Amino acid sequence: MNFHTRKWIKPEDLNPNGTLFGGSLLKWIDEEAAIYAIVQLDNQRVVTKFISEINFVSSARQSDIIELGITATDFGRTSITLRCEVRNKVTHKSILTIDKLVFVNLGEDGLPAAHGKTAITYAKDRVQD
Ligand SMILES: CC(=O)SCCNC(=O)CCNC(=O)[C@H](O)C(C)(C)COP(=O)(O)OP(=O)(O)OC[C@H]1O[C@@H](n2cnc3c(N)ncnc32)[C@H](O)[C@@H]1OP(=O)(O)O
Repeated sequence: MNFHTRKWIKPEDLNPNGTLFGGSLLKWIDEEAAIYAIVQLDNQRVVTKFISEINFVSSARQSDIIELGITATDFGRTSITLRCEVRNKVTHKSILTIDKLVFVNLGEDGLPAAHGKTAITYAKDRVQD
């Protein structure tokens, strides 16, 4: 799993108890996962279809640096299934896990469309000279 995005926890990200607000974290994850799906499916028209159980494993606090990891676990006909883990960048302590985030590839008509992808591609394979 690659941990691309790092976040520095700031006062506006906290809940009234002084720990990272779950809603802020879920917003970051949805965007990170959508970008991952867009890149893997090579299509800007993808939507979040389904998110499985969210396990808030431990809290993060102000000034912590966290990192968001996403990987593809399954390529369907029109969908892609991702797994997510968020951890503390320094200690690697797990903060959150989501086993399944399903994104659907849409055509120009806004309906599910076959994406034709079957495996993860990497930046070095995608970047053209
Ligand atoms: C990044 C964002 O924030 S996007 C904003 C939030 N998301 C949205 O607004 C999406 C709203 N939902 C929709 O528009 C519709 O549900 C659509 C277009 C995504 C899908 O419509 P559906 O009628 O469910 O399509 P369909 O039945 O053909 O399923 C499409 C794919 O999703 C999969 N799927 C459908 N329901 C589920 C589910 N509950 N769990 C997991 N996968 C599912 C199907 O298996 C299929 O995948 P496959 O082709 O790889 O086998």
